[in-house]
Amino acid sequence: MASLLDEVCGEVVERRTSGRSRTAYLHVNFRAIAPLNRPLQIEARIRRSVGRKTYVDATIRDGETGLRPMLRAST
Ligand SMILES: CCCCCCCC(=O)SCCNC(=O)CCNC(=O)[C@H](O)C(C)(C)COP(=O)(O)OP(=O)(O)OC[C@H]1O[C@@H](n2cnc3c(N)ncnc32)[C@H](O)[C@@H]1OP(=O)(O)O
Repeated sequence: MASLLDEVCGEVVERRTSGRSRTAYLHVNFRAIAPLNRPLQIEARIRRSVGRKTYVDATIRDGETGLRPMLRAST
């Protein structure tokens, strides 16, 4: 799950900024158990950019219910 969040955050930064990027840190809150064999909904958005640093927030929700996030990440 954490790798998934890292990947999606990196993808958003790659698409929205010029040049290559690397994750400096990844903070993950595991707020609820993620279900198996169900679709997941993953969202990531850029919170702010300062110089060459980009801060990203991401969530994973149950893809069927879309209820409150099971995981939240910031990078
Ligand atoms: C399609 C795309 C998918 C992409 C998937 C993405 C998943 C990945 O990124 S996988 C790679 C995982 N990441 C890595 O391997 C990164 C390894 N680390 C590095 O390369 C370096 O440590 C790196 C680039 C993060 C920082 O290096 P460098 O720029 O030389 O550091 P430095 O000059 O000391 O710091 C620059 C700034 O970043 C800050 N900083 C550095 N490391 C961190 C950190 N871990 N946490 C918070 N801030 C940090 C510093 O405080 C400094 O801030 P300021 O400019 O305000 O003083």
